Amino acid sequence: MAAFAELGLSSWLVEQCRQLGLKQPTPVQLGCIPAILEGRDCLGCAKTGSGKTAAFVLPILQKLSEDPYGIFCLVLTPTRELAYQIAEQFRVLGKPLGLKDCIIVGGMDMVAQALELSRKPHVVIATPGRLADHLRSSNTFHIKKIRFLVMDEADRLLEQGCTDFTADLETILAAVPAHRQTLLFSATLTDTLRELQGLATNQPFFWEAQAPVRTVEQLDQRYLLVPEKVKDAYLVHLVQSFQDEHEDWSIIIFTNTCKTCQILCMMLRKFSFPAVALHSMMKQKERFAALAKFKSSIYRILIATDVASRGLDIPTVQVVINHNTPGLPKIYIHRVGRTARAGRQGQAITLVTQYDIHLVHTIEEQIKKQLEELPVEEAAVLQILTQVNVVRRECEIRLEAARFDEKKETNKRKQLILEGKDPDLEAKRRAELAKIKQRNRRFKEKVGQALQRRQEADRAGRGRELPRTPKPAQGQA
Ligand SMILES: Nc1ncnc2c1ncn2[C@@H]1O[C@H](COP(=O)(O)OP(=O)(O)OP(=O)(O)O)[C@@H](O)[C@H]1O
Repeated sequence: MAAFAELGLSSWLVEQCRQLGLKQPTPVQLGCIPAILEGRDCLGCAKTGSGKTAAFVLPILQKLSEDPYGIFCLVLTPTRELAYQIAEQFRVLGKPLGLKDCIIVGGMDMVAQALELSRKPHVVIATPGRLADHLRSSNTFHIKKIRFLVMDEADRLLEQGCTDFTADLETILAAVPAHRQTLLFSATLTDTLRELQGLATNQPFFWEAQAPVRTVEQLDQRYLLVPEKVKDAYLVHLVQSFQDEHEDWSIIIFTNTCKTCQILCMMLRKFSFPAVALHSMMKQKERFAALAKFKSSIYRILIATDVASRGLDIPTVQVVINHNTPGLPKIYIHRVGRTARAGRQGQAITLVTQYDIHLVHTIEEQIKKQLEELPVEEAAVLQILTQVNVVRRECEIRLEAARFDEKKETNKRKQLILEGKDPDLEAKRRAELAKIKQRNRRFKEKVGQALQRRQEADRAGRGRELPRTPKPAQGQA
């Protein structure tokens, strides 16, 4: 396989790679670096943990070293934690250049950020919301001369999920020059390819990893069929077993809401597990502190919402547990991609209730691999069942007393006012929308179930199948 030097990178960058322990380029680096150095736009789609960050950082640093000025490059990313991680890669690889970077994310002091921006850093790494705020409110800096626009996790930036970046991206795209190089990367780029192609029009080079399966080979993917009511007992049992069997371990548990995330964290701590939470209801400083303590193994368990599902690179993570089955295959792909990175082994365990079986089938179809059932000692789960349920209820009561829901509501209202919207009108609109969504969901579920029944009939006799109804734990009604 080719070495970094053969990709057209200068010797000082090759030396930086060597010092970092990057001996040979990964396939996505091999594919994209020469095209970026040639001046082409690039769309890079490769599996999680395959080195996409260095695939854009290295050629940008090379170009920067040839013509250094600020602001040379703008990197957009969907989460604040990811912005810091990308900045670190720029800093480490760009050390000999005396690189000046600047991180512009929400939840941090805006005045200090404005000052940093006015000092013309070479590279700005930003989340779209906060950068757009600066562009709207400040005339002390501009991005109209940037050479590179990078969108990491580009499909997430463009999709209209629970955080919709559309308006902020419009502001940003109106402020960058038409003549620039645009680099778009993600492990699930193909889902929004058409929208992305509109952004990268300068002889775009599309690189996609060719592989029969969309998840990493070294990842052992399991599911555990559990009745909803006993899910937490299974979770505690899984964590306990892992702790008993390993000396050096760390686990990420993904949940679907901030509240569940907080409750599970409190509950696991009650059982004396070294757990810490990460979700968007936490203050930014608490978020950074939680992640730092998890990275340095002070805490072994990170319980997180999808704010941590994309991009985070924590090599020590051996297991990812999905406390809820992700509703979309791409969320599954990114979540489980927090382990088994850069050639390491890892395991992903998805807790599946009777209501989620169709979701697992959709995930399996998309990733082109069947999950295997994880054998569990059910008697051991039964032994802790009552205790876990009591502790969980205690945690729920404590959280209610801390007025968690109210705080969430207040935060939402503040955000809407900042966006110039009327919170009451928005609430009405959202309630209407929720009703429509619920109707649609029910309809989709029915169709999904009908499809599932047909597929099961088709597949009959073709190997293992997820049972249609869960095995109830012994002694459960
Ligand atoms: N050429 C290389 N050789 C060995 N390790 C590498 C190489 N390039 C990058 N890495 C390491 O691989 C890990 C994963 O890289 P990175 O975070 O860029 O993955 P990614 O493809 O962006 O993943 P995700 O899709 O989850 O964001 C990092 O720890 C990085 O240092």
